[in-house]
Amino acid sequence: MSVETYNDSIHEIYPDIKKNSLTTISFTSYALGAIFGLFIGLLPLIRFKTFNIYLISLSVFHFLEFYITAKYNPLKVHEQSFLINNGIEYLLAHLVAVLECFIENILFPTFKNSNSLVNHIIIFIGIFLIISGQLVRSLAMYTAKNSFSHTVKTEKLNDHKLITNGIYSISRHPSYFGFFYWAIGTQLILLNPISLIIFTIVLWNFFNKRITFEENYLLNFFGSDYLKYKNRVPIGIPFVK
Ligand SMILES: C[S@@+](CC[C@H](N)C(=O)[O-])C[C@H]1O[C@@H](n2cnc3c(N)ncnc32)[C@H](O)[C@@H]1O
Repeated sequence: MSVETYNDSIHEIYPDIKKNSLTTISFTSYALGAIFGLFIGLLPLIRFKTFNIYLISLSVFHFLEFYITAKYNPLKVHEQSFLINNGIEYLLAHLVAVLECFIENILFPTFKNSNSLVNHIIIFIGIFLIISGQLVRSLAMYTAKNSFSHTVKTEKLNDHKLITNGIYSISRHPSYFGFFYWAIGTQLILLNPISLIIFTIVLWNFFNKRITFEENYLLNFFGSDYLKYKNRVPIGIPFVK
């Protein structure tokens, strides 16, 4: 393939390629891969192993945000698709979670490291929520393809179709549903009671407002088709209608 043909085809697949900093993308991928590898490698050496699992889950989550967008929604891929710059609240929430985990490990080492059945059950539920939340979120992005965007669209694009099949026939907002339970799972495995409450309240409020905002536009874009879909399919986040 000549350089010209290659350039033409790459611009067909990724028309916004020039808007993206390939250096940022490569460094971010490298950093996520390094965190993933390092904390898997350190697993046998660290007592509070679920801290490593938490960082591994975070690196997998942010890698998949970019990868699935690049693979199945290439028109919208951007260096921000890793979703690491997800607002100051998101960074603060994870910072508070890490601090809580460290402080409680120092102040209450027996509570954090006890081999009690209760701790095992909480961690098991947490791992279940992380894996299933991640699967649901990634499946939603894969199913919606071009109709998925990390920011809520306030104007209808030509390729924006109403998605009601697959995982969207079970939950009306599967990527939010997946993220909500994934985030709760991360705090369960860290055995972080304070952050668990903060994450649940903050995320519930965030998704409650966002879904109302998003659905106003979806009703505008798709009219009665969206109304019928809304009446038929629930969301799955408690008390969000
Ligand atoms: C971050 S995505 C989240 C999609 C969806 N709320 C979910 O949780 O899977 C936001 C974009 O998806 C679009 N969207 C949401 N539900 C949709 C559907 N059922 N069909 C097509 N587009 C949808 C919205 O218009 C918005 O621009």
